[in-house]
Amino acid sequence: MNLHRSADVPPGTDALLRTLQAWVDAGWLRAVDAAFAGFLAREAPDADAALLLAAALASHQLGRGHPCLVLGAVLRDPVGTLDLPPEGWTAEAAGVPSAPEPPAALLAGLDAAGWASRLRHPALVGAGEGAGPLVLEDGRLYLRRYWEHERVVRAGIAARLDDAQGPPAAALREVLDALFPGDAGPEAFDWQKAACAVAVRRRIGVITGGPGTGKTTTVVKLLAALQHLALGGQLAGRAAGRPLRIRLAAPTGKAAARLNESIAGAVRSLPLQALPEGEAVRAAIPTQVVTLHRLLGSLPHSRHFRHHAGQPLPLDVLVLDEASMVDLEMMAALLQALPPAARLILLGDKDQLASVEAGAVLGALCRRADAGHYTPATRQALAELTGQRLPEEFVDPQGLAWDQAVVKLRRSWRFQGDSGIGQLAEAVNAGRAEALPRLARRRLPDLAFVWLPRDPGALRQLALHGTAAGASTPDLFDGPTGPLGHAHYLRLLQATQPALDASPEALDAWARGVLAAFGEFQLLCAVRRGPQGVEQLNRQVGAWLCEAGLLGTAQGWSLGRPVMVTRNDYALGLMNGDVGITLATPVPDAGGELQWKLRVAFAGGGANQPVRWVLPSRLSSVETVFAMTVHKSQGSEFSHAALVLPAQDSRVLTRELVYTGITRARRWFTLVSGGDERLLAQAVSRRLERSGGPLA
Ligand SMILES: Nc1ncnc2c1ncn2[C@@H]1O[C@H](COP(=O)(O)OP(=O)(O)OP(=O)(O)O)[C@@H](O)[C@H]1O
Repeated sequence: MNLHRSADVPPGTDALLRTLQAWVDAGWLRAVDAAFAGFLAREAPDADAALLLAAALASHQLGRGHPCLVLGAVLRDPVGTLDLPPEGWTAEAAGVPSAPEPPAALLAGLDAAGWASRLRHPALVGAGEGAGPLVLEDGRLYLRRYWEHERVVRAGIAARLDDAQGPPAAALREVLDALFPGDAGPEAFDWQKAACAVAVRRRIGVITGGPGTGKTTTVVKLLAALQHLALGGQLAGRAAGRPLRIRLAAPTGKAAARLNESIAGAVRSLPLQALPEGEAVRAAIPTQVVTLHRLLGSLPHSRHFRHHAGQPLPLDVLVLDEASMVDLEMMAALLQALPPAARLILLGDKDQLASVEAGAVLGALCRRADAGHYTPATRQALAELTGQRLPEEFVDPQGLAWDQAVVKLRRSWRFQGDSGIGQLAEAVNAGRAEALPRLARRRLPDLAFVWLPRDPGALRQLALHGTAAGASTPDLFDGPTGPLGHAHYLRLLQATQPALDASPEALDAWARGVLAAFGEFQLLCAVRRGPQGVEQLNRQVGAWLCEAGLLGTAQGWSLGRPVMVTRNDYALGLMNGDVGITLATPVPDAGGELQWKLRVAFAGGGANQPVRWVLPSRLSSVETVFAMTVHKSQGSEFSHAALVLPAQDSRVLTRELVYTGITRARRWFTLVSGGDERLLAQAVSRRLERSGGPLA
């Protein structure tokens, strides 16, 4: 079947629906994608087959994290844009006799204008506001809901960009000088101070930066500046003495817990001596971080939240950390629930992988952040407010309104110049593939490389003990406290198990210790399937730990099995991505004798929250997590992270993926490659493509 036809030939709707079903049978499309096209065909029997195909493909793209179908991109490169046939697909593995006719064959001969003209249908496709299930705008086909989300996000951001209501310049200058007492020198430009100035003046501010660039430190100073101005009556429309209601949120429980840890320290060390009511300011900065779902008030079995435009959030300032993980739908829900006068501060690393769900909002906002694009007016304002001269290369008279609200922090305070992790992350992020073999050869103390074809035994050693003795770099890590592997938390589990009559507090302390030890090390996988995929690696590591006598069984529940929740469970209060460890608690048997019974321990939300103990049988959606995908690791950090790349190159191996994997490591990073140096170079050269986006 080919959809290219002269305008008077009737469209082959039935044939198309049969083809879509064949794609579903082959595992190319989700059943929902084909069902959507089928539904439209029933609703509008006169719909063109080219429309039904576009609808199914728009739904398919949504499933892959793209909020719309870009017609031109699909026609230019159907296989790459749609991943159809999926990379590595074989009829044999899919259990079908042969490959169905691919989208490329159906689309041959169509051009974007011709396709767009065949998408016109009064009941099904609108050009903007309306009721049809699809929207076509600038050659992009959206499912209406996602078009709405983009509109809400775009409008919500635009409404907050205005800086006319900013606080008086003199008051702002004074507080910024107090919060940034060090004189960086006439040549140096302190981006942290600039970020505070930029974000105080508007109701939206975006602070992006790599690991350890001071996002938390900066946002705490920003909050201090805001509270100081609020208490002093310097914020428009607010009486003096009334502190702002500030809330802190993150997209996942893991990310919230991490910010919880770092924010308290940053608040404690705020330099407030120079402010007359410094301690009142400190006391008015919260340190409790909640998940975005909890903040918005998720309603069980519903996409809706307790807070929305009609029931806005009771707050004046919201800080959202790890904003790169927030998808379009969630960002739209948040912007709708935010009172118009409230400020939104987004923190995140724009270079990380975006949310797997559709729509990378932070990435879109920060697309131009590397080069700044600040207007001369912004430069002037920065000079007045911070006493610093913005270097010429960041000035652009054509800068867009939202460029002015974004600041990229450029200096890592965690990784000093000689840090291997810092250098590797920077080289990968800049796409400097040629620098990687040099870094591998330099034997930096925090970096190790394992090439599996040369050293197949190294993975076992690494997974268990954290080092890969016998690998191409024999003396992998120096220092008395080297990187750990999974054997560490299992030994600690055994060594610190309390007595049968232990108190609940002692059991909680045991669980906290084991959970913390587990967080010392994580294997990260780029792919799910294949010998270096997360599924196989989990089985393999389980088997190795059994052999080593550290785990009872490699399959099913046993003491020490780490699991990750894969679906939100509101009844249990567990969220997708939460990690627990199978431990045991004493339970009386029929005769009243205490016996150990397996329970999975999950860290309670905050530092002092009690551990949650859950019966394994109540956990319906969990998977073993000796290894996790890089996607799932976002928002988490580990003392030692080991990224395992497969033997074969694939489209999913991108610069963003490798960078995200590296930046999960705090102290040690090991790169394990099933292939050779070339594979790594290819991955680093490949960029992640996202279509559409709220600011496209
Ligand atoms: N201007 C600075 N001068 C000195 N040290 C700093 C400065 N900014 C940040 N730091 C230190 O660098 C470390 C990392 O800072 P911070 O936690 O704020 O970074 P981050 O970007 O939030 O990190 P993460 O990647 O964990 O999100 C902290 O120990 C902090 O005290």
